[in-house]
Amino acid sequence: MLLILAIVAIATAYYFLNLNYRYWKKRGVPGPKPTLLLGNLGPSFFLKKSPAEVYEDIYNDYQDVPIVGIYRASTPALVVRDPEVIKDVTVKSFSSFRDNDLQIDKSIDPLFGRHPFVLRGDEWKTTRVQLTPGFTSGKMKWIYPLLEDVSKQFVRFIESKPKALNGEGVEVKEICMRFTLNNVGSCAFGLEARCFEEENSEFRQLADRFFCPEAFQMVKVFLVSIIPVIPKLISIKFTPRDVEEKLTNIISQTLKYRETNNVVRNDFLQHLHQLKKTCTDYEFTDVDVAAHATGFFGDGYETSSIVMSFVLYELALNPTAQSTLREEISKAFEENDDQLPYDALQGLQYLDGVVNEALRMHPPAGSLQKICTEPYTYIPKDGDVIKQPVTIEKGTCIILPVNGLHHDPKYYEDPGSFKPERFIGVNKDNLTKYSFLPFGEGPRACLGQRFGILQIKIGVAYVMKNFELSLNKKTKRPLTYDPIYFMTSPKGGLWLDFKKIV
Ligand code: HEM
Repeated sequence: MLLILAIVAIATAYYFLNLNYRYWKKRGVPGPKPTLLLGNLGPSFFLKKSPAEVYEDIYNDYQDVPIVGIYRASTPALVVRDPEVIKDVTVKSFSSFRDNDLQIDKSIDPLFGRHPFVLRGDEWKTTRVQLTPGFTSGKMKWIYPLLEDVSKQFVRFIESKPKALNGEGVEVKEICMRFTLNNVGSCAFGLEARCFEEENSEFRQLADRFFCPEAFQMVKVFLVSIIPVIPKLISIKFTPRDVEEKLTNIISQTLKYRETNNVVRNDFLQHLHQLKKTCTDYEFTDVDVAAHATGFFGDGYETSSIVMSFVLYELALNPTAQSTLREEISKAFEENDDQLPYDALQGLQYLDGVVNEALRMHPPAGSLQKICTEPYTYIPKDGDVIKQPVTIEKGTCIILPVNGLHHDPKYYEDPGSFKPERFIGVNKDNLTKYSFLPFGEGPRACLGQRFGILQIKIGVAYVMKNFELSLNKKTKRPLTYDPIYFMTSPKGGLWLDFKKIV
């Protein structure tokens, strides 16, 4: 009798656990078969692949299917493959998909909880409007000489590293991170971050505790991405308490110094300070200033150093592209008395192609997760594999499979080859819109894109002018990626050799 009861209990539990897995079938949306409890993210649960890699596999397995129904653990989510539908999600029907999936409670994490990426609804809108003037092209021109200065120091730093020049190799993400941290220190805070001079400067230590693939908070973000019910059960604190205290201290000391010494700089911190005085929407407190300055700190160095390291890696692998780029850059320096003014840098088309192509091949965010904020109905086109309208319910997670789109031969011929020409002139005009999403799209796209691109371009320009790059054998190829970190992080790093051009 007991045995029968146990069998009935197991069968009933199995039935109810599987019930949710009929969600997409009932709506006529194709998708891969889920595994009990894990859904379609089994490879991520077993740390074999990052969720972005799993979404890329699903993208590849469902050619010509515009939307694919999947499950993250037992929660339904939708992978949007068709660029036309992506346009709807990010722009045309933005009000239906206004928020990002990641949610952080401000009362638990006062700094990251105020980051525009995690803010929702009107709070997001107000903050976005407040921060946008900190990233105008006028501001970029103002900070440009600071970036030039750090780039010259970067060249001297590489020259002073014997391992870079003697064949032992250096890990480029590490040195690019020192470069971007110094830029952030200088451009946002008016401080010398001293990441070239000191092995373990304060900024460097903060970075190690903050956005680091091994850091504990990354494991939490990973768990939330594969088991979406977690935030309903426990609150997530992203910023470690010591980082929170140190950054808040740096910021308040800098502002105090500026006030006592009447220092006015046209930088991001000044913009935040001004907001504190002028904001009428709500009381813009010191915590708001610290939160957005911390946001600039984190956003400013990590993604840009990832992209810059991949740019240098691809140039090392592609000597022809490297010489074409060096020629373009050297010419610009020659025409400007051995300097590279802002307008000259902006005019470098091949450099623009190189950066975009590296962003295409190795986007730091291999997928983007949105949340449906108002019901939206997908209407199938003629000949669609989906035969009936599908209403996406409020609360459903929408996945934009950035890696899948960027590597799809339908949009990028020979996608595994590094071809900067794709992003130059008429070729660029002919690219399929909404198939290139390194910064997202629409009103919620990256706010710091201008700053990110600018610091990458000037850094790469100075490296190209001064060094020839080649791959060091310590780079493990083919590249494989850290499955836990939510950004693209190659295992073992990217190791290059530098040869000084005399
Ligand atoms: C090359 C470097 C960078 C890349 C590839 C990048 C990429 C992204 C992506 C993919 C998003 C999400 C977009 C979406 O949700 O649709 C994002 C959001 C954001 N990024 Fe960046 N980013 C970079 C540099 C920066 C920098 C330098 C800053 C600021 C200093 C910054 C600030 C932000 C902010 C504030 C958001 C949230 C925007 C919002 O939700 O309204 N990013 N970025």
